[in-house]
Amino acid sequence: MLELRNVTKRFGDTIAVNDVSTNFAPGQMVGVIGRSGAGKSTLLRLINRLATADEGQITCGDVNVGKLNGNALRAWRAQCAMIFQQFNLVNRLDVLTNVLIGRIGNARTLPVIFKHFSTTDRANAAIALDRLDMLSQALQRADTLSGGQQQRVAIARALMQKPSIILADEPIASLDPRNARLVMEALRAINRQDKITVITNLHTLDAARAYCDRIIGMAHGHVIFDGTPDQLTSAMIQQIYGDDAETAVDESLTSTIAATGAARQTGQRQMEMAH
Ligand SMILES: Nc1ncnc2c1ncn2[C@@H]1O[C@H](COP(=O)(O)OP(=O)(O)OP(=O)(O)O)[C@@H](O)[C@H]1O
Repeated sequence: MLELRNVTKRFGDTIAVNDVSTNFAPGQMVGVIGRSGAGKSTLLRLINRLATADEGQITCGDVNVGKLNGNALRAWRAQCAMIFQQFNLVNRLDVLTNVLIGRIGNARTLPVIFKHFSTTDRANAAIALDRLDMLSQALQRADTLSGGQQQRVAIARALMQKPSIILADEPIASLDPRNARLVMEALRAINRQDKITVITNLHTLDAARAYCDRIIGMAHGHVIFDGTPDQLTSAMIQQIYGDDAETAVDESLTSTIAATGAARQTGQRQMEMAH
């Protein structure tokens, strides 16, 4: 169980994360929502120790995350793999090598330079790519792929770390509706099949509602909502997003919802024309 107790992170006078206490049971799929600057990215970065809390504790079983360094810190970062909005692939390398990088982490760069990977690693990378429906692109350079394909490669790379937690920081923010849906479905499938905990920041409410079992709403560094999608009322959405509430609800990033909306609009237009 991943536990945060009274966690606070400041940047100068800004309190990015303010006295947050919560926990994540293994295997949950959690969406973190909130307006820009609410503290969502910082929360994820604290868990992964890309940032260190000023106050409070983050623990996972016996691991005291704030106290880790050296190999133990690298092992923790491998255990909670991070996925970013901008994919962070190495453009000039092929897809397979990008995925293999996940296997060795950042600790040893030499095998990457010389592309020394074991047959088992290569087989596992191919299996990971196949799960993400990206095997046929294995030998393509990363920068020849679409954004959605790159994100699926990034997920395959994360899987090579054999993580127990995946932290996804706005994984679909740069994607069109179809690719956003493919990426969210991939994360959901991994969560279900491998029982990997997924904690993902999402800037649209519909994606959080459609794919997550639990939603955490942040505002000004605080967690102000923590519940199921059904428990998220309009009043609470207003509190979480403030003036941005309408945009957050309106933006349909998942194609299912976008398609339903489009179908509804087309149907409405046809009815209007018929009358
Ligand atoms: N490295 C940093 N240095 C200074 N201030 C920072 C840093 N990282 C975050 N902040 C500040 O902390 C606050 C929370 O930022 P954070 O990126 O966590 O919010 P967010 O909810 O993820 O926003 P967005 O959706 O725009 O990414 C913001 O006021 C931000 O400017």
